Amino acid sequence: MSNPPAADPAVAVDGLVMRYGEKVAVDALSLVVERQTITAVLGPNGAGKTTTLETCEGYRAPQHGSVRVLGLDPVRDRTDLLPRIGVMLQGGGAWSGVRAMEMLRHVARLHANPLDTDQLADRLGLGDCGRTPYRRLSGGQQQRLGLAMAVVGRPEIVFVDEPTAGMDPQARRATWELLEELRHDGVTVVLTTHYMDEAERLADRIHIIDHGRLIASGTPLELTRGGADARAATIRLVVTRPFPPGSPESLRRALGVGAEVTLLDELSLVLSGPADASTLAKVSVWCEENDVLPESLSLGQRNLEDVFLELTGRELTP
Ligand SMILES: Nc1ncnc2c1ncn2[C@@H]1O[C@H](COP(=O)(O)OP(=O)(O)OP(=O)(O)O)[C@@H](O)[C@H]1O
Repeated sequence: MSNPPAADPAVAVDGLVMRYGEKVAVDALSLVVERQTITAVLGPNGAGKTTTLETCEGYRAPQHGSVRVLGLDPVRDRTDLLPRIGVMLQGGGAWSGVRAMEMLRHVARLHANPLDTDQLADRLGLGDCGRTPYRRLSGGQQQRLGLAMAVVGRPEIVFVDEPTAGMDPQARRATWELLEELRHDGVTVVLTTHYMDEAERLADRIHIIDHGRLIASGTPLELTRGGADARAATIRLVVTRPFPPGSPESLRRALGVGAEVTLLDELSLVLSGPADASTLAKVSVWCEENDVLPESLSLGQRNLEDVFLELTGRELTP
């Protein structure tokens, strides 16, 4: 007896190219989002995250390549797909004069089997502002209402663009908990963010994009543990006077095989590779030989910011 065919992935983007005039916003991007995961698309401002999401949501047709969501074409099969997806837009998506709870109840009525709107509003701390017109809500409240509108119809997949931008820490935590609960209930969550802590805390899988291209994919652990070297960590060196010319190269030579040195600015650099006492000792000796006075020399667990820096030579959050 043959096995049943595997279900289509939640999202399959294949060779997607999107341009605005001359500007290439998405550059031959391919990625897959497995069902019932939280998947983060991480990248700096302008990386092409929103454009990619809008294409998955059917707001834009692919100019080249293809996009499938739950096995369907988001533009051609829009009518079939719409009841099965939830979308939280960066701009909110509510009318400016409508009261918060009216808006949420209106969206709930569009769905066959919506969540309880009062419970959902309470979960997201919207209970106190239910009668407030949308335009008078704070940025964080608008975000939370947008999230409630995206999930109230019990979608199979929810796209959330920068879900916690502008939220206070308590609202951020409530949002994270709601997204984790959705995944627990079998919903696929695709979120964009440029907060690494959000991606590291929430995501089962992370796709890092830069200039419209996929530059790395993996679980948070796969990305941060540095491939095969489980000891990989990051050493930061901050100095009191600008580094002498050629410092990154000379330090790399001093440290030997496997070390990466990236100059952040004239007073700081990061090293990645084996992080142990011997490396720290070599850095100290190099400082002495090159008349460099350290202000701080620290060793920390490699995080997604370090991964991005190594891949691009730039900081994710400048
Ligand atoms: N409507 C538009 N017209 C022209 N250029 C656009 C338009 N929308 C986006 N762009 C450009 O396309 C590139 C990708 O933008 P996009 O919004 O997809 O990136 P992003 O990763 O979501 O950024 P952010 O984190 O700032 O939201 C950027 O250079 C942006 O300036």
